[in-house]
Amino acid sequence: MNFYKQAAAILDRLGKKEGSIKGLTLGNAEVTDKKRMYALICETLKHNATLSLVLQESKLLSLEKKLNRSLALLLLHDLLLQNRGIQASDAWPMKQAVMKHKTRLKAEFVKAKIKIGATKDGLVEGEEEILMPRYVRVNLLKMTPKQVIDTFIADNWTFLPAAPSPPAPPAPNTFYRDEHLDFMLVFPPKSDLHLHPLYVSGVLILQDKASCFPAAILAPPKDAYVIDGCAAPGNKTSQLAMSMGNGGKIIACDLDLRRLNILKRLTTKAGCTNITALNTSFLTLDTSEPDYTKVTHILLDPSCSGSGIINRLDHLVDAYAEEQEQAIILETTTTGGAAERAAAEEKKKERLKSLGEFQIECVAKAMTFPNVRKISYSTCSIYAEENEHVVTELLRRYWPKWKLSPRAKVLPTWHRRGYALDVGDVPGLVSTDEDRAKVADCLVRAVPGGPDGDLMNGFFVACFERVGEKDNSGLAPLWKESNIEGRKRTREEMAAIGDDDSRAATAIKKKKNKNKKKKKKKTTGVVANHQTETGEIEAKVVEHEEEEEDDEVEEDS
Ligand SMILES: C[S@@+](CC[C@H](N)C(=O)[O-])C[C@H]1O[C@@H](n2cnc3c(N)ncnc32)[C@H](O)[C@@H]1O
Repeated sequence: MNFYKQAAAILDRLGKKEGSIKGLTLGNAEVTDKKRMYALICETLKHNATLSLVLQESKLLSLEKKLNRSLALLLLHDLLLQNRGIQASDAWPMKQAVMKHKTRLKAEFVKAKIKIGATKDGLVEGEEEILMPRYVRVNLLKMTPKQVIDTFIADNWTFLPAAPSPPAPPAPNTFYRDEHLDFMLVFPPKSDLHLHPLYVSGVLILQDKASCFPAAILAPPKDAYVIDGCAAPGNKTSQLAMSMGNGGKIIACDLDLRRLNILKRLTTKAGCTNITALNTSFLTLDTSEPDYTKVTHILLDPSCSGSGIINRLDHLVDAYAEEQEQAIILETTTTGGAAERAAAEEKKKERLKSLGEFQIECVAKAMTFPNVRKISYSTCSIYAEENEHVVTELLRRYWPKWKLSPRAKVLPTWHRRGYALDVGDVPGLVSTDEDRAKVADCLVRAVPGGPDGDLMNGFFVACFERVGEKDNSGLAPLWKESNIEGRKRTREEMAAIGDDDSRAATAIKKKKNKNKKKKKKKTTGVVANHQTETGEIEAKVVEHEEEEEDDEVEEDS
């Protein structure tokens, strides 16, 4: 396909929020010149305000019916902002359609810049980018935060004694320690640390704050047996290794070999030594395999819409999407735009539905590992369909065997909790607004960007716990863990919905005794087991391969 036509199709998809800029350009197998495509899309979006005004004032779209809005903006970008002009054959009718009006378009460009106060390059001041702090995770496998702080102070940076309130990015050349994650340092927006010796040596990991929440919440103990089910490119995996002090064992599973290779490179650089990478679908793991019966903790960060991810240009994509929508509305009477809009809406709904089903399947699969006790589920999506809906459906299916970890164990000091949405009852557990508020309090959300957001990517985390020894009835509602009244009520409610609670309680008791026996065996066998099981799993491991640098993917995770 012609490069510009392909770019226009990508802009259209961005306008319909069908993906991120990086995903649709750098991560798009159909795009051959990915870097050029990425640059053209980013630059066109950056100049969208000015170019749209040129389009409007010149009436180009009415004069040249064969041009659509996205294609026209891209061609205008190259005509008006690139010395080399439109890179296509002069015989291409779309180029001819624009070039016919070249003089008029150039004059409108000059006027548009003056009218909207754009810079000489056609950029609208202050709209270039959202200023987000640069979050840095100190890799505790290599250094302590104090050592890193001292290094930066010695380098003439000023260390602020506390995070500002309300939260704000630090001023130039200053930094502070994050108030929720003690291994995290917060630097000014645009701090480029890629060449810093501590980054190069794997001490500093450039990881968004919200992306550190799942592993911090799962908090596996040092000797845990962990699966990171959808692991690549691996920042959460390396954080798990860090919190386990390289003890225990982590199986990092991902379907995508290219991304898994990045995981191997990143985790090696980070000094992780307890990770085995597995190029397979988490959904197909055989939970009866002896290795997997040892799994105690699972981190699940499955594919999602990515709607919470912000990068410097996301607000421009939002603005573009809004404009696109307006343009479609304006065309409604003549071109059937309403139908197009409805179809786009329907497509988005379907996409969220199938993502939600996949996400539920992942967590449901995790719950089938016989000895797993804790599962963290996360997305970088802002949509309830991938978050609260998924959690509610899982509770509907698996409560009371599984419950949500209470707020006390899920970043208790983090202010932004889940949404108390009415997405249906969970018989015996959730039926009133009060119940919904309590469920929401167990969940963690981050709202993307600022100033009303949390100055990080949009994110969601829920933590499920197998109902265990403390409340061995298995029936206590999550927020009434030690409340006898609550347990009684729930038993009755469970009877009402037809679940044989005495059978459930007996089964759990039996399991508890079995687990106790197993535990005794394990304490003596851990080291030996590790050696033999490594052989078995490593037979499946994909060989380490040379892979290209991919900082984009690394930083996104
Ligand atoms: C949101 S990304 C994970 C990011 C990762 N947790 C990190 O922090 O670096 C989702 C990943 O799930 C992988 N994936 C999708 N379906 C999968 C499956 N059935 N089994 C394993 N991995 C899968 C994708 O290839 C992708 O790498």
